[in-house]
Amino acid sequence: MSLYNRTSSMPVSSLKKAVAHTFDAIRQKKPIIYQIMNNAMMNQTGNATVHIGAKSLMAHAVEEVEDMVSLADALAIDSSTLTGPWIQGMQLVGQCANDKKIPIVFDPILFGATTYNTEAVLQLLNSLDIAILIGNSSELKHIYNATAYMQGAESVTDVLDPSQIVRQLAQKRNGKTIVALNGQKNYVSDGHRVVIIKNHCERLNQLVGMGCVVSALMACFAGVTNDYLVAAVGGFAVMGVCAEQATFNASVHGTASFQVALFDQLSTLTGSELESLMHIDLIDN
Ligand SMILES: Nc1ncnc2c1ncn2[C@@H]1O[C@H](COP(=O)(O)OP(=O)(O)OP(=O)(O)O)[C@@H](O)[C@H]1O
Ligand SMILES: Cc1ncsc1CCO
Repeated sequence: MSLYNRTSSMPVSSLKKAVAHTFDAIRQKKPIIYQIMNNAMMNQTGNATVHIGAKSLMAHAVEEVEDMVSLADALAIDSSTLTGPWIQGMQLVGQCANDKKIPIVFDPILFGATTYNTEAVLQLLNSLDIAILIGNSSELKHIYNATAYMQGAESVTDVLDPSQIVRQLAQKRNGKTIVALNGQKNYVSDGHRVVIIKNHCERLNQLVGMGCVVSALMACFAGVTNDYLVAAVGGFAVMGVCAEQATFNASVHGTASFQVALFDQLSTLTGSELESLMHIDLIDN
């Protein structure tokens, strides 16, 4: 049985409407998003959360994560700037979230880069139900291969099609996890359907940690819907649309002012603007 409610087979226009409607619900319901983010990006992920109308909660001590997660509507965790207690806190918060049916968005940042990171991420992936797994192509390919290695299956290194990576990885998670791939185009799959989110802006590549911000945005959506495909598409769409719109801002003179304009867009975007500006394709198998 899947953890999330699958949006029944729907045309692109209905998916856009569902994303826009869910975005408006964030501003109305103000879900509480508990984030254990790397300490390079806490400020930006917390602010992005608040700008789109949700509430942000952050705490890392193993002694308090259990109390904190009880307050939350969704959880966003990632795997960079790890320490021993940090990993212990994430493991505990993840188990509590699963017990309380609070959705988890997980960004396995740097997976495959060090043995320490790889072991920590595998432990989290193997022990927790993850609603949305979001990563870049390196992270997701390494996860696919690590899972393949453990299951004695073939490697994915020669599978270059991003839509296959997200679909196959979602299938490996037995339909319990929506898999989302960051890049110039963004891909989301539930193991059957693949959604391609095409809104993007080259300047995003010059800012650190925008994937972390996208994962916080996805958690905001997951805090108000249990259709996690819609939540994952929504996070990418909000980032892509706001980045595109920020480039039209006359006060943008470089990357730093672009970031300010991007965060301004997050605070002013409406559901109807999101619906009309989002550019997505759907492959339904
Ligand atoms: N070449 C690109 N052109 C345009 N947009 C991009 C490009 N690469 C990434 N993006 C956008 O930047 C955002 C973050 O993606 P990125 O690939 O930087 O994630 P990441 O490497 O996982 O980030 P993080 O460092 O936070 O883990 C996404 O919304 C994505 O669409
Ligand atoms: C820039 C940076 N350094 C450590 S984590 C992080 C953000 C996610 O890549």
